[in-house]
Amino acid sequence: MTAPIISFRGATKVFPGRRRGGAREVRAVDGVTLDVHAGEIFGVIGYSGAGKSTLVRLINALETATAGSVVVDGTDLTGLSEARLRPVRAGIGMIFQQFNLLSSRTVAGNVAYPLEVAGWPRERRRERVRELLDFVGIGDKADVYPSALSGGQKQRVGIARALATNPKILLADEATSALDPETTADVLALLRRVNRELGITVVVITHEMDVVRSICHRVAVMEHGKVVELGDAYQVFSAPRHPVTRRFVASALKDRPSPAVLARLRERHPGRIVTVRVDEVSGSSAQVTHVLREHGVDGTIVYGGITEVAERAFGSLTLELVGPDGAVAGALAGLRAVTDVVDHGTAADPHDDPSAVVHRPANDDPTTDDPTNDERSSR
Ligand SMILES: Nc1ncnc2c1ncn2[C@@H]1O[C@H](COP(=O)(O)OP(=O)(O)OP(=O)(O)O)[C@@H](O)[C@H]1O
Repeated sequence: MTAPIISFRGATKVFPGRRRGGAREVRAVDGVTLDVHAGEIFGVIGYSGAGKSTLVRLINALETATAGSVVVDGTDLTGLSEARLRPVRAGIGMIFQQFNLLSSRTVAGNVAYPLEVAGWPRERRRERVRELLDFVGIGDKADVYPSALSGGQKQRVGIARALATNPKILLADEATSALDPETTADVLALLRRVNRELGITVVVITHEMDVVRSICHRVAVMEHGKVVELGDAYQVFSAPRHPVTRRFVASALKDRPSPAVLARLRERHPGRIVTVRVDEVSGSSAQVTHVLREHGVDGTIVYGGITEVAERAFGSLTLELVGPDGAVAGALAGLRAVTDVVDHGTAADPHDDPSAVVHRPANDDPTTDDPTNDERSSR
């Protein structure tokens, strides 16, 4: 991986209490040390109030650290004057949940705004705006006012405006949180193009693990101002360590049957029910099929979900295994040799599923589980 373009070292932001002589100070960011590498899409995830926005606002010096340091593209922001911060900010674009467009300007006028501020001559501005609108896919909307645009189109304008002055870094603060799932997917695909085709480092703040799943290379999980987990997105999904991370992962991967779903599966499927992990390294569905065939066991998929994490296959399949006892035991051993297996037993001899407890969000009531979730009655 390349050199860091953003480095936090013990970065801390303490806000004084809001009420005079009253409320206690808030440690919004508390001793964060991490690097964002040039050219990556880096996710910052956490629940409301975890400190994500403040951390990201330290990058473009909308906030200044009260302790520790923040270095952006080789410049230590600590103690810099407004005049010295200006060129650093110019190298950073930002997009927002509520788009923050100027309603009195057309789409082209919004995108041209940072170019006017930066003193670009009219002809070059016009050319650049056209190029940007084409890049984000709304070349035909140049003369339209923001009020006539859909949410997805508004965010495209936001992205075009943020890219206008060729920043090296794009900060996306909950950029898809106000959008429906389909539009979210389109905007995320555009952010991926921004990263790949323009080589821009993207820092994405989100409270949705699905956003991390679909575009982030690495992710930091925040709680109470601290980074509680940090790593490669794929690794974090496949082996989450911190309870907060586990809750986020469970919210994005609904691939394992909950106890309530399992009880219903057992009513319909008397055979041995097992959940096998499927990923790129272990337990591809071809491997699973091969093991079952080798042992003369029938395997019917009764539940599951395989999705992509950081563009790599990941998930699990729950199968009903049917065959003579010895053959099923052999198949189970064969599956264990190639991947992680949870043996749920049979309807007559059910086993507890420890992973169902581990992966379940703490406040999720198993009795309210949605039975339609990807559940397949395949018989
Ligand atoms: N200007 C401020 N003055 C005082 N406290 C603040 C200020 N900005 C943020 N905070 C507090 O700092 C903490 C972290 O806020 P921050 O907005 O960074 O969290 P977040 O993870 O981005 O949450 P959200 O998703 O709700 O924006 C919160 O307790 C918040 O109330």
